[in-house]
Amino acid sequence: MEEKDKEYSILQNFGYCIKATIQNYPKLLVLCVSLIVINAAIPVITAFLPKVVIDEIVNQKPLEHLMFATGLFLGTIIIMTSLQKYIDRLIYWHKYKMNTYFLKMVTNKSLRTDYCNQEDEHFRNLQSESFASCNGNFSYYARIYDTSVGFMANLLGFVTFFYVLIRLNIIIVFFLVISTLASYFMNKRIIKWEKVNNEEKISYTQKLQYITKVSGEIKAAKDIRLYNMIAWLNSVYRVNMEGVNSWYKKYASKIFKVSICDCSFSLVREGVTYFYLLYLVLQGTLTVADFVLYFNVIVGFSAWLNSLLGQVNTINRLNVSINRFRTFVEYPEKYCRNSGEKIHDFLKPRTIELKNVSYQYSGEDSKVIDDLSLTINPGQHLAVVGLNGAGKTTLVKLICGLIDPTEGQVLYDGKDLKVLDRDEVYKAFGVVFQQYSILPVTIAEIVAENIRENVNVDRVKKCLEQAGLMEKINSLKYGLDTKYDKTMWEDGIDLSGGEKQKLLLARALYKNSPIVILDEPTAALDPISEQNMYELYNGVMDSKSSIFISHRLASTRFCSHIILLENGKIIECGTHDELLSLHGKYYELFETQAKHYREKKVDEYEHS
Ligand SMILES: Nc1ncnc2c1ncn2[C@@H]1O[C@H](COP(=O)(O)OP(=O)(O)OP(=O)(O)O)[C@@H](O)[C@H]1O
Repeated sequence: MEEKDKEYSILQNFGYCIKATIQNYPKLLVLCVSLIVINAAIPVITAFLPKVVIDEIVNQKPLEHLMFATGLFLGTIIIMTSLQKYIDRLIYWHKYKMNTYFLKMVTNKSLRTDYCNQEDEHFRNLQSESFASCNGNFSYYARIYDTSVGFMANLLGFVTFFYVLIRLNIIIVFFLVISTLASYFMNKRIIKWEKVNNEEKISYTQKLQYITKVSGEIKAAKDIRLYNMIAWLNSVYRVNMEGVNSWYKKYASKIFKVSICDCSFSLVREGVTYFYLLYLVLQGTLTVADFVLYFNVIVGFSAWLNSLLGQVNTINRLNVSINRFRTFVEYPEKYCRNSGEKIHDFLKPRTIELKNVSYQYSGEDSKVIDDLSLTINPGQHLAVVGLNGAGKTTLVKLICGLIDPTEGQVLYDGKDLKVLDRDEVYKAFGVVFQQYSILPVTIAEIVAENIRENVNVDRVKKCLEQAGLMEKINSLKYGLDTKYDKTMWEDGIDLSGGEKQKLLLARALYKNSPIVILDEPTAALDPISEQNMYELYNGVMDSKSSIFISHRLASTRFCSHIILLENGKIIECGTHDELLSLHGKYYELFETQAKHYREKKVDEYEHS
């Protein structure tokens, strides 16, 4: 079931960020508080400076007095502004450190979460949003500090100016608040328009980004050239560029209209207050110095209020983002990790039993595995065959405990996988999947899945030998220390599909687990390598349990037991000969492949 988004309040999330900052970089918090005081103080001092100067002149104070007062004010402003810039700079890179802290949280969650979460689309969306929310100095998490500093400084400034103005006239304060609110809501219409039309902009920019990315990708380079995709890509680029341009044209026109209204509001606001202040001066109730002070305060008051309202909006948006982030990092884990029962002597093959297991992917309508029961005895070599989409890979994921059945049980020596320590269970399996990932590190590190210092070189060599890749590695200048992936390393290498499969086989052998699972291991292998693989089965793998998935039915012959899957059910099982003698589906599939070879042979013979 989809995990609902957390709904922590703004204060709770604010507390969460403060706590994380105190725990990691308390200096950042001190810097933020200092900046709040400075940011609030500078405009207040600036507003009061002209009043002091005018008062000194009007009251004909000695020149030294005037110079001292002005110097003091200006000096304070200069020191504060310099301090402001300096603290700004310090905050900039401390913020980056906090980003790294949050980024580490996201990475750790992504790496350690139960595999089933990674198959959950909601989780994956939260994951990519969370990565984005703390990546870079303009990310949501970086903006929390800027926004909080801005908000608190604005609040301080607002309260100070409010206190000054209330002594002048409450109606003027009311008028200012109303006119600023009107201006604010006018601006909010742009934000609303942007929000409503954002999907349209994103749909253009996503396509543009995709085309930019694909144009430089080595994976796509062959298809682009062989299928003459340049004209097509160009036309898609042009259409979306036109779309995004027209979007920004509409946006600019909205902004222009709102700016005109905004200016009119400002003119009215400042005009009315200006005339009111002038009236008070003419009446003799306001000195010229106070006139200047109040005028500055009135302009500043609207600016504080406007910024405050804008920051409330930003804080609301940040709160949504932090809630999404916290939903991600607090996403429930279902498997027993560290807490489950330990497996003693995990090098020993065990009995694996699937009892009435069904599996349905979340969001899908039908079961991929349907009420399936199966026992794999220690040392048994099982072959799983079936058409595309029959559920073979899903079955493997269930057996290794990467996913849990939606119904039924997977038992490991009679114990439900759910009660066992999942990380211990994983130690029992050496798996080569059809879809794999190879890290851009050295060959030795890939095989040993460990850093270079911890690699057992002799064992790596032996496994590469068994997988049939040692000759190739020996031919490389740096041998086992050759780095994989040309795109990452200038002196790195790329491997062919079959070589990659051999490398992954070597990795599975190095792990020395009691159960080896190979999903389509011969698909990219040449006939000699394929033969080598079967010999491997008769040798190294003989004492291990194994599951072998293949579409080449002849290759399953060396397995002691074969199951044929269809729509997530076992429809036939037995040895190769038993299944052939049944004259059922297996026989039909085998004959279809065998016929092709027989015809090819006759054909070749006739043409020789
Ligand atoms: N993560 C997923 N979410 C939703 N459906 C999935 C997911 N993975 C696989 N499926 C669906 O489950 C079905 C079985 O997939 P599976 O990969 O187990 O088949 P397979 O027998 O290994 O196929 P192939 O021979 O093509 O490798 C397919 O119809 C596939 O579309």
